[in-house]
Parts: sequence; C-alpha cells; structure tokens
Amino acid sequence: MRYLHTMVRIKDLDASLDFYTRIFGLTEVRRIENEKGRFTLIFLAAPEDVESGTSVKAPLLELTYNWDTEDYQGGRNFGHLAYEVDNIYEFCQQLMDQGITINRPPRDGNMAFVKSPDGISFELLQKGPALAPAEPWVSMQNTGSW
Ligand SMILES: C[C@@H](O)C(=O)SC[C@H](NC(=O)CC[C@H](N)C(=O)O)C(=O)NCC(=O)O
Ligand code: NI
Repeated sequence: MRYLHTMVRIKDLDASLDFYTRIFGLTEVRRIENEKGRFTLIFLAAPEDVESGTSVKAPLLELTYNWDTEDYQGGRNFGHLAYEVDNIYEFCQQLMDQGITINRPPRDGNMAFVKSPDGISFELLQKGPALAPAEPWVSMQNTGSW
C-alpha cells in the first residue's frame, strides 16, 4: 500500500492555484478536465517530493474544482485521502470481512471508496492497470455517499 493524495474541494480555481503555487510553493504536476462530470482535478506536489521521470510518485494534494457552484458547508470541502493498493478486490474483501461498508465498490477494478468510523472518506486505487471485472464487485451497488 502507498499513500497517494489528499483531496479538497475548492470554490475559486484561480485564487486557490495562486495560493497553493505562487504563495505556498507547491508545483502542479497533473490536471484532469472532466467535461461530462463538469469538474477539474489539479494535482500538486511539494518541490522536494516531485520525482524525476515520467511518472510522479510523490505524495500529492488533489484539488477538485466543480464548475457548478456548490455550497461547501459542513465539511464538504474536505474530499478524501487516497491510497494505492496491490489488489483492490482482496483489500475490499478484507474490509468487508471486518464489517466495513464499501460505499463505492470497485466495479471498474480500479477505484473504491470507504469511510472511517468518523466519516472520513478513503479512496482506494488499484496499483497499475485495472483488474478484470469480477463478481461480486461488478454487481455491487453504491451505498450512501462517500
Ligand atoms: C482521480 C481520483 O483521485 C479521484 O479522486 S476521482 C474521484 C471522484 N471525483 C469527482 O467526481 C470530482 C467531482 C465531484 N463532484 C466531487 O466534488 O467529488 C469522486 O468519486 N468523488 C467523490 C468523492 O467523495 O471524492
Ligand atoms: Ni482522489
């Protein structure tokens, strides 16, 4: 298992980028524009954490900018902590065996969400390529929010 990132939601993309890069000193290492979901993801790393080469394996901060204004009261601006796991099916099965609800099952063999007892959201991402679709995961439905 490897720590990947922490995600927070931002209201003002320009103001947040100016803060996190120019003022705070982080470096943008990846950006994803999602037209269908109407959101932008921006991944930032501390300069000393950025590894050379094509794949950045540094611990990151993931900024989520929803294009449609949302009210981030009640802690909604905090998103999740993300970890990379060797086998997301086995990891989720271990959690289920301990009574943990898989709020967003890994139907795609790649991404799942669970929550801590305090309601902190954890994203689990498969190391390397997604696993082949498999039951029961393909048929599992989302449970509540994450
Ligand atoms: C790339 C990977 O690290 C992600 O975190 S994608 C997770 C995905 N994010 C979104 O859909 C962003 C827009 C959404 N409206 C939001 O504000 O989160 C997702 O499943 N997000 C839900 C969550 O709780 O993180
Ligand atoms: Ni994430």
